Amino acid sequence: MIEVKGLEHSFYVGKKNQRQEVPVLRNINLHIEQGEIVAVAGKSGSGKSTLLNLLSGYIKPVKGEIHLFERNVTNFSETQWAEFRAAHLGFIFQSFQLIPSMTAFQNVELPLVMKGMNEKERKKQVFHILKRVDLEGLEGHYPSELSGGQQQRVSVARALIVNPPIIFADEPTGSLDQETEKSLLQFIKQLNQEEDITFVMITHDEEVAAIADRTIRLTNGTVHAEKEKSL
Ligand SMILES: Nc1ncnc2c1ncn2[C@@H]1O[C@H](COP(=O)(O)OP(=O)(O)OP(=O)(O)O)[C@@H](O)[C@H]1O
Repeated sequence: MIEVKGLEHSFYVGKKNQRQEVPVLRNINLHIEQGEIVAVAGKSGSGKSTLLNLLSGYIKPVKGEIHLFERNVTNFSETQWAEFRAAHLGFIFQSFQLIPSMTAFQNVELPLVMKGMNEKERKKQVFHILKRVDLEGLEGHYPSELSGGQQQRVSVARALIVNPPIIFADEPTGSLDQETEKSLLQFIKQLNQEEDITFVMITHDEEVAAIADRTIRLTNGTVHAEKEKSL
């Protein structure tokens, strides 16, 4: 489902005639099966976000190939990536990234509006998914009128609304208290088991790594060890 071969990435910093190369990732090879939960760990600055940005087409690799659903997406254009992301990928971020001027309902509805779905169907699907994440009755609340955990559940609902087979999450529980984290992780595990959704999650957190099938650890720009979950 996700296949990465010989992936390399560098950033270039500094002024035009003094540009310096900052190598971030080198020789990354990964094979992630449908239905896996994979945690991506590593020190700050080890390239975790860069890897996720490469896998979702927000940046282009200097070298190597990325195949998603057996399609070579490495050289996709911006338009092809935008279509591909809308059809196949969901995102959850530590900072929720909700639109403050929109209600919970409208935030979750947005991907369906972009897909061109009619209003009646949108309404049905948004109410259904908000119920699924336990936010019934809070549809009309703005993000500022919701707790951190509720906001994160709105962002999970927004990721799920288009039924993506892959969800990329960047520190999804980073700003949640322990109890809220636990219930979000249970929900992720449940979605993974019931709907076979593949999760690739950046984390610093042992609790998150504990629900993963395996952990990929980035050290010095490469995958140092892949720790299988001990059963
Ligand atoms: N746009 C950019 N331009 C230049 N350098 C960048 C850019 N984005 C990231 N980097 C550098 O690439 C390296 C990896 O950054 P990245 O954000 O992928 O790390 P990370 O493992 O996600 O870190 P953290 O855990 O702190 O979020 C860092 O040294 C960072 O400074």
